[in-house]
Amino acid sequence: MTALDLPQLLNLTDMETAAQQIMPPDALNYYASGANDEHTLRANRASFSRVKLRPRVLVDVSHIDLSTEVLGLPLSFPVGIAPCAMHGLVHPEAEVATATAAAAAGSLATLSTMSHKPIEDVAQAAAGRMWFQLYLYRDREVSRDLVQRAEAAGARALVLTVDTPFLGRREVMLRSPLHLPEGMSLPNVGRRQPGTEHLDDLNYLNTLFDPSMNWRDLEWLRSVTRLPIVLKGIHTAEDAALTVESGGHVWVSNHGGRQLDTAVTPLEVLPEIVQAVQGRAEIYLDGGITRGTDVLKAVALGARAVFLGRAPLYGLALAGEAGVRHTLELLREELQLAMALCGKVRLAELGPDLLRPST
Ligand SMILES: Cc1cc2nc3c(=O)[nH]c(=O)nc-3n(C[C@H](O)[C@H](O)[C@H](O)COP(=O)(O)O)c2cc1C
Ligand SMILES: CC(C)CC(=O)C(=O)O
Repeated sequence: MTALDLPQLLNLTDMETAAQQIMPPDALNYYASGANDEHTLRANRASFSRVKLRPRVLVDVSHIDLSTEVLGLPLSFPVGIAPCAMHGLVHPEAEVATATAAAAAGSLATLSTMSHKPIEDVAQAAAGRMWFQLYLYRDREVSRDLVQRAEAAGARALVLTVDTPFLGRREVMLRSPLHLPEGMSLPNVGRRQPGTEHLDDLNYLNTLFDPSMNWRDLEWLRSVTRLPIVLKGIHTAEDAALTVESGGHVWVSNHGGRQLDTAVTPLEVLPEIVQAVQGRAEIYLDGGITRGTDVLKAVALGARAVFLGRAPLYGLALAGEAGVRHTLELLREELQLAMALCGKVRLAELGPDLLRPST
């Protein structure tokens, strides 16, 4: 598909369907899958449609302002790109294309530790609009080096993923293991340790993560960086409170349904998390966002911004940077219209009174 064909794709589901028709089977299995029975994967999306909107009328909506800030960085609308591993499975420009698109849209790209492109190349493309996601390795020296490279390259925050002491059980991947094509190594992983040749690539990565990671490791992280720290994978008020006490920001996520199946969905726990945080930290959310109204609902419940996981990957698969741009622009247009139809002109006007919870 070329950039010229993109306007035929009217929404993120059209993009997902079109991308899935052209993606290599390995990439499709890896990107689309969730853990176990994929209940949480489906529930993430369903949680948005269960919440109904209460629009107000007779408001002058001829000018709508979608702008916001995350950790002091201005965004043209409250949507960023979540960290996803291995963009190179679907496009040779990989994370560089994604970051270029995010920067052009006035958005923000979070670079995964498991990227195909080096941190410095992506940071340059992101032009200051990049956060770096960290998987804490057993080998702290490697982690320290990654953190310091990200900081030196201009990352604006560190996103520590806290829901992955071990990879979730993605049965699609067990049936059809991922073997990265020759020459498609992950620059932040380094050379394979001897004795691990029998493991497929995901299971090998699993051996690098430190399952002993706990709240005390945040002190270590703080000692090696001056960047703000965001904890990604918070599901409860209890952990949100601990995050704030440790000086971090809160990213509500169940990893796109890829970790603990039947875990709560981000949208349903957002109110308890907002109450626990009490304005002391920023709150973000990801999981299942495909519509402008989804963004609106998350912001109305207290998220400062939301992040997209799979959707930009499908855009990338279809048309590289232009495809990711199209994903972001579709969502921006939908959000703009949804604001107008709700009688809201600024994000600050969105609040829980806009919503009617499911009965
Ligand atoms: C293919 C794929 C790779 C992912 N890789 C990472 C990763 O490297 N680090 C991380 O913290 N989260 C990772 N995630 C989780 C996303 O950051 C995000 O939480 C999730 O995809 C959001 O849900 P959505 O796909 O429904 O938007 C990955 C998700 C997918 C689909
Ligand atoms: C390589 C993996 C650890 C990346 C990930 O977080 C995922 O596949 O969900």
